[in-house]
Amino acid sequence: MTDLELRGITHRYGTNVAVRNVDLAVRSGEFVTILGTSGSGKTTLLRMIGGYLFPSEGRVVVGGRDVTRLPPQQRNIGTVFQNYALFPHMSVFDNVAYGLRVRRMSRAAVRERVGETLATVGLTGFEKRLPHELSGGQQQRVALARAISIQPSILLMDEPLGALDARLRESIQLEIKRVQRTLKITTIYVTHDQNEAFAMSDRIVLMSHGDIVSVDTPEALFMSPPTPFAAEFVGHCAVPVRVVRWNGRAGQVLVPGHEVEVTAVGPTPEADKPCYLVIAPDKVRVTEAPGTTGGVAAQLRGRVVGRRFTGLNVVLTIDLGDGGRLTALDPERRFRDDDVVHVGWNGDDAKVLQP
Ligand SMILES: Nc1ncnc2c1ncn2[C@@H]1O[C@H](COP(=O)(O)OP(=O)(O)OP(=O)(O)O)[C@@H](O)[C@H]1O
Repeated sequence: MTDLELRGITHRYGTNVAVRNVDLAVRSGEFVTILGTSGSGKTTLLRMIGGYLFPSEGRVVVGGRDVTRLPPQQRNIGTVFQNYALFPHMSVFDNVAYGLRVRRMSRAAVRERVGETLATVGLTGFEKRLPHELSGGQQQRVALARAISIQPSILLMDEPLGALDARLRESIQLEIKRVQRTLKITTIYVTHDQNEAFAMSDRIVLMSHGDIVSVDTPEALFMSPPTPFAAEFVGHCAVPVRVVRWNGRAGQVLVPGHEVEVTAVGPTPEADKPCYLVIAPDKVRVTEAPGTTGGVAAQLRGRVVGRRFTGLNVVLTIDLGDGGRLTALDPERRFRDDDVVHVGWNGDDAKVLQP
């Protein structure tokens, strides 16, 4: 069942179009993340869903009801903001009870609901504390409790973990997912962090300059990014190339600065648009000398200009000259900065994409 539908939503701040003609349907119980760089329109889109901002054009439909012109309190939507927006002078209990009291719930029912909600987020026993007596992670959980206490039909979260350190972010990501799954609550989550989006979402809406670039599962977005922008955003390399020959779904391209033609797949490129060779870092084979390893010919010469140890792996940045850069993995930790290397890949793994 569709819980939330955006139909042709546009928002302009003066002449600046922040969100352009967005269509989106979100199923009941789904966790959808709006992902994009700073200024791509994520917050503007979320605020229109919540009723904090009205669209210049288009409709917002929640559970079959047109709520486009309704204020937030009439939409049955719970929102968690980045800065938590807790009432500083109110106890944890009162913060969570606030929305219930506004809805004129009886004292006994408020007590029961606040108790249940604090138990859900693991904060039983913290009722009397003030926000400044809590850690950042605990404050975030109070904000979550406050948003879900009203049993909203949709939960909106705008970069809720932005203020937390990396380790805490990961544990609270799991916590939010657990609560969301338990309550089966339709959730729209905003982040600029691709790892966070991958870890939490059923589907990811990727935005750029007010447009939706892609709506897909995390796996599909990572495996088949639709544009060079999407590819780079999820950590692939996008090297500018010139198409030499193309036959239907595959062809030969020339990487600037290299005389060798390499094979790539993809839809037939349009003549008047630039072409990029897109490849995932784990598909790039790196060797010391030209030759063939594992059936893959290492053809292009490059230099290691960056080496990042991530704990589980080593990520290399390899300069191919003339503006071409590849990212590759070096799980055996064989290479160092400034090493001259040769790179190759399986023809099917390299795609030609256009903006
Ligand atoms: N109140 C405003 N008045 C005018 N322009 C605005 C206003 N709020 C946002 N914008 C502009 O609208 C565009 C989208 O902004 P928005 O805050 O939605 O992006 P975002 O993707 O959420 O960015 P961030 O990740 O930095 O929060 C940007 O170009 C921004 O400068």
